[in-house]
Amino acid sequence: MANTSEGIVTVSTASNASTAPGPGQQTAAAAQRASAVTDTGASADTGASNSTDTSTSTGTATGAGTADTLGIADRARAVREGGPLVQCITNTVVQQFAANALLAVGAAPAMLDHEADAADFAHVASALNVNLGTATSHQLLAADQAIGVMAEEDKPWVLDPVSVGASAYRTSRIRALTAQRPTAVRGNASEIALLAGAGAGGRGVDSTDSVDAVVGAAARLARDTGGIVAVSGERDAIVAAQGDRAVIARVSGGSSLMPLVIGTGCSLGAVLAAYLAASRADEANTRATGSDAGSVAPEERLHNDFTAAIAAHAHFAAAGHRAALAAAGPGTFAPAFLDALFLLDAEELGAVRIELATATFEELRA
Ligand SMILES: Nc1ncnc2c1ncn2[C@@H]1O[C@H](COP(=O)(O)OP(=O)(O)OP(=O)(O)O)[C@@H](O)[C@H]1O
Ligand SMILES: Cc1ncsc1CCO
Repeated sequence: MANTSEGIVTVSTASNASTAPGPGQQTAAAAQRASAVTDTGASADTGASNSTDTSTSTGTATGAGTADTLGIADRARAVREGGPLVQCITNTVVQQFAANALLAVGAAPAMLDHEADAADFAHVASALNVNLGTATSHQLLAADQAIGVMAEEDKPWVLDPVSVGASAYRTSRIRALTAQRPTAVRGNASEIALLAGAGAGGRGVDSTDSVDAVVGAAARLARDTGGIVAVSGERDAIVAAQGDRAVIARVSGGSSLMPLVIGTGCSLGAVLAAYLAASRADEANTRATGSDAGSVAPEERLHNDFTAAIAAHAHFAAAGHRAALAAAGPGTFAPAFLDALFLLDAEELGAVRIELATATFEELRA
């Protein structure tokens, strides 16, 4: 695999987002939640600049990837102001933690996962998160129906391929869902590698691979699905494919306590769905107020989804860092992490280290 750390441009995520408009559905509760992302107006730091071409035809990282370009704090604020309703068909281990994580970032959870009402509810939800970690027959049917609605209504959905490879049945079901082109696939390194046909899988729900080792596999998976692929670990990788190139964002931060608390990854999938929903609301808002009333171009959509995915991962990285300062171990980390998701300010989001790079598929195979 090519060394994608070469030629990377480092940016801070700080934003001068002071008056970002909400997606037009603000409630009093949403306004209250919105106050949790305060406005520090931290300035952009373009960091270690170099000559790498970080501009892509998606517009990602144009102009050396300044914080203003990424607008991470704006996106956190948009989630709080819009309060997107996220339908989660997820495993029984993490349902409560994921619901609380959604509430902490300002979104609204609904863990409706029975085929009797999953499709009806999908019409109301802004986004869907599918995680078959402890899948029941009901969940499998519910997932098929809810995904169908998301596709019909052009709403985002996230697939978390928990422990893909652990059994033949699980693997074939997750592969079938992957073929339905999720807006984003989010998993740990072993899950993403196996799904891309490049690895043996992890140990149960845990990864045995490093993120660095699977960036090429993630890029190939992104090319296959046409969406975003996000790999979590010590330094997350968020990948999108565009023509013969992949654009790769690396997000650092978090805490080594995060993999010791079950559900940090699963709740990241739910929060990613919320960020994607807020991005779609922003697209709709822009189109409603602008002159361009047509549908969103695929390149623009990919760029928006990519940036939304970076923002969700930055939110987790900053919250993990903050929570670790207050935690004695995994037990105290879990509630501290929920508090941190809620309390983060724009300055803390701005301190998250994000690196952007592009590479050809040829380079990634080398
Ligand atoms: N060593 C680490 N240092 C910092 N952050 C980490 C580390 N390992 C994981 N994380 C963070 O923890 C979160 C979850 O990532 P992880 O790879 O553990 O997910 P996962 O295996 O799918 O989790 P789970 O199955 O428990 O839900 C991500 O935000 C990731 O950045
Ligand atoms: C521990 C566990 N077992 C099945 S799903 C799950 C949570 C994965 O995060």
